Amino acid sequence: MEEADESREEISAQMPSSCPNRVRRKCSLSGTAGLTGREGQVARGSRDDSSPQEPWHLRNMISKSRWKLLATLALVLAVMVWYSISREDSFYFPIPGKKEPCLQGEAERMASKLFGNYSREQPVFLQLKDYFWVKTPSAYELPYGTKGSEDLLLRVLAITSYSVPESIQSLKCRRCVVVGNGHRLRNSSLGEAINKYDVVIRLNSAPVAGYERDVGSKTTLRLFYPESAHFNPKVEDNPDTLLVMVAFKAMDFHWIESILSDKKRVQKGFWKQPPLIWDVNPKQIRILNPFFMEIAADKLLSLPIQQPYKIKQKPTTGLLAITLALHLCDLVHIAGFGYPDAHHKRQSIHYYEYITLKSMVWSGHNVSQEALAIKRMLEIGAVKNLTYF
Ligand SMILES: CC(=O)N[C@H]1[C@H]([C@H](O)[C@H](O)CO)O[C@](OP(=O)(O)OC[C@H]2O[C@@H](n3ccc(N)nc3=O)[C@H](O)[C@@H]2O)(C(=O)O)C[C@@H]1O
Ligand SMILES: CO[C@@H]1[C@H](O)[C@@H](O)[C@H](O[C@H]2[C@H](O)[C@@H](NC(C)=O)[C@H](OCc3ccccc3)O[C@@H]2CO)O[C@@H]1CO
Repeated sequence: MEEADESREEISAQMPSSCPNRVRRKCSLSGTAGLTGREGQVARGSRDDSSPQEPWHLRNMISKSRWKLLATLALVLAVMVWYSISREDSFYFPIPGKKEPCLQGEAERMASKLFGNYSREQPVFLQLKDYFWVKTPSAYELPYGTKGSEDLLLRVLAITSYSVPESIQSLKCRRCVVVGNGHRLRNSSLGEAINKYDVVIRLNSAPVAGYERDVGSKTTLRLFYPESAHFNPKVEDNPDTLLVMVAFKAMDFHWIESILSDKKRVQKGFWKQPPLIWDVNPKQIRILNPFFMEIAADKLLSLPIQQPYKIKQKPTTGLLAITLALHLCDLVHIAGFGYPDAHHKRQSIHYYEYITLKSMVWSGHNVSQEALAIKRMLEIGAVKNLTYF
């Protein structure tokens, strides 16, 4: 009885003073009808905050508009999801906890659309067995072929000559993600989603330690050249990460040979000092088939293979990695690709350090041309993008 009295008293205390005593009950119910417990309390306001400055109908309106705002936000989010799924060139939401559906041979079909008539028979990595008995020697010099560097290469392949490991080979459908080094990975929270792919391809000396939330921690393959090799690979890579060397010049073979067989290091001939001591297991090392560089340059960027200029145009390591992924995988997603436009020249290009586009002036990369190539891949659905482009 006491309780009933108390609650009546509470309701009556919430009622607007404009309600005549007789109709107070009706007046109160019409205001917060259907709301119970905490909801009702929030809508009606607690006894203490029913101040004359904030009448109950005003609070009611605020509460209603809050719901309207939430509903609008939910609608906007739904439209964004629908839009990103329907447009291939926009970014793509990975569903947390769920593996991407994978269609066997899908990337291959897409690759033939992009590259036209190209050979799927090419091995991913150079191996002594393919090289020693090679019938037609390479037509091009490095980085598009091995012409003129055969002796050096054979010495390297005598030390390290391994194929795609069984753990990748045996996958029925290979879901791959190529992680570019772009700034748009910062605060992306994509780490968990990235770790879920079967094959995670990273580039150069891009760190994971300290950036796990945004870029993940799994690295299946890391593409690098001597000048971009991380000085401490054990910190950034997993024990089974494959370190895939992309050779641009004969000196690159020289460097890996001297490291792996602990010969005298040669310091000249590099545009930046590569590591002199490099703590890796030779079984982790692979040499990328220069065929992929040729395909990326010719089919994606229409670059001439022979270039008489001092600064030679070449694909970025990221574009090369996407080309490789289309060959190796069944599903290819990308993240962290895209450079700042001309209006944002001071924006950092990397997720892990502050450097700008200015640092790339001597690089021989045409980032606008590459953006068009990536857009084309997104448009035809050959790759999907986890970050925006
Ligand atoms: C000064 C310089 O030479 N910078 C080059 C650096 C540098 O040698 C290494 O980082 C050293 O560890 O390497 C490059 O590339 P970099 O190591 O910067 O980045 C790897 C790949 O990510 C993609 N990327 C990067 C930044 C960005 N804002 N958008 C992107 O799309 C690109 O596809 C890029 O290839 C390289 O190897 O291609 C290209 C850069 O030109
Ligand atoms: C995938 O390319 C790698 C990187 O992204 C490029 O930036 C880098 O470019 C260097 C270029 O290879 C060097 N050229 C030679 C012949 O070594 C160049 O060297 C200085 C230079 C400058 C102007 C004219 C001639 C030579 O330095 C570039 C970096 O600033 O190549 C990487 C692969 O090695």
